[in-house]
Amino acid sequence: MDTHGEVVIETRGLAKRYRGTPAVDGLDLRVPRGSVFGFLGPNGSGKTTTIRMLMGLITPTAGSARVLGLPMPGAARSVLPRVGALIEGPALYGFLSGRDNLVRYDSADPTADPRTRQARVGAALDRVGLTGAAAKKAKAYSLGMKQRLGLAAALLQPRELLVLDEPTNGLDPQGMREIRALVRELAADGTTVFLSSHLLDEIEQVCTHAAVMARGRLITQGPVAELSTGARGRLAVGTPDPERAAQVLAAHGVRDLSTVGERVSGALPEDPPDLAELNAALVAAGVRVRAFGLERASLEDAFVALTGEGFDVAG
Ligand SMILES: Nc1ncnc2c1ncn2[C@@H]1O[C@H](COP(=O)(O)OP(=O)(O)OP(=O)(O)O)[C@@H](O)[C@H]1O
Repeated sequence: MDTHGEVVIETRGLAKRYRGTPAVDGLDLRVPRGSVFGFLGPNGSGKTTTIRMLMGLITPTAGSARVLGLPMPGAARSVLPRVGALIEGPALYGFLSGRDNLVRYDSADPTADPRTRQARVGAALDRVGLTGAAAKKAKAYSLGMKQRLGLAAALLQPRELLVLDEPTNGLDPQGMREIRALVRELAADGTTVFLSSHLLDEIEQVCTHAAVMARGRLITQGPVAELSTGARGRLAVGTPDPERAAQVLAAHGVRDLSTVGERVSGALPEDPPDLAELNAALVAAGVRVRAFGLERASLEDAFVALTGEGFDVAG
């Protein structure tokens, strides 16, 4: 479907082993241009290792990676200036103001014209909503403000691709919302954003596409909407007669039933019964139905269906 030019990241059989133990194993990743691409996986599933290979920070044990059409790490010198990256928290000088931190970053870029530096720094601060706090020392910034300042540094130059490693990690809900809103805005401006996360709901909220990793391997990738439709939704019935309801549902092929208080839910079979008839059957059996409906399958359901494991977000 995608022609080569529309793919901004492409890996083939990409692998990294540490002392023989695979951290990333045979990864074939395709990130379409213009997507907000979520790289999802529990902690330790190989996300950071992959990002480090994509950015040319470490060499793969096997396989290859192309970023913006060019091989990495070979073409790092021409690729990296076109990519804004925020990996493992930004390196900031606490004793400098937010603005002066950006001036330092900009001065370190040999292609950046010093005459237009203040304008670039001002625009970047504005982009991330830090103009009002620009004169404050970075050490006085909240974690969310530090992340935004790191993003501003990545945005000093126009970028085709932004690579963000766990950009909301450690942030409070407000900080998370700010970063997510910023990611959406950047994407709306046409920048492809590749972001890693161990938070399923974050990927569902901000990403158009996702790849799911587990134990160093790619489980699936594609548009977020398609990934979750792969897993069937669950039927949920609210009733003061949960036992009776469970019996009727089981008799109609509903599997994996669970009852919590006055709520019975279960998975519909391959060949689902007509829902109106199922509802009527419940009522006919004397079940008082308060609520009846299908719950949309989430990416979490898809993950569980694909890996047979729960999505462990601990740690
Ligand atoms: N430099 C290293 N030396 C040895 N093992 C490593 C090294 N870097 C990563 N690993 C191992 O590789 C595996 C994948 O780690 P990686 O950091 O890529 O996962 P991750 O999905 O990014 O998780 P996290 O969100 O915790 O960083 C882990 O088992 C980790 O312990």
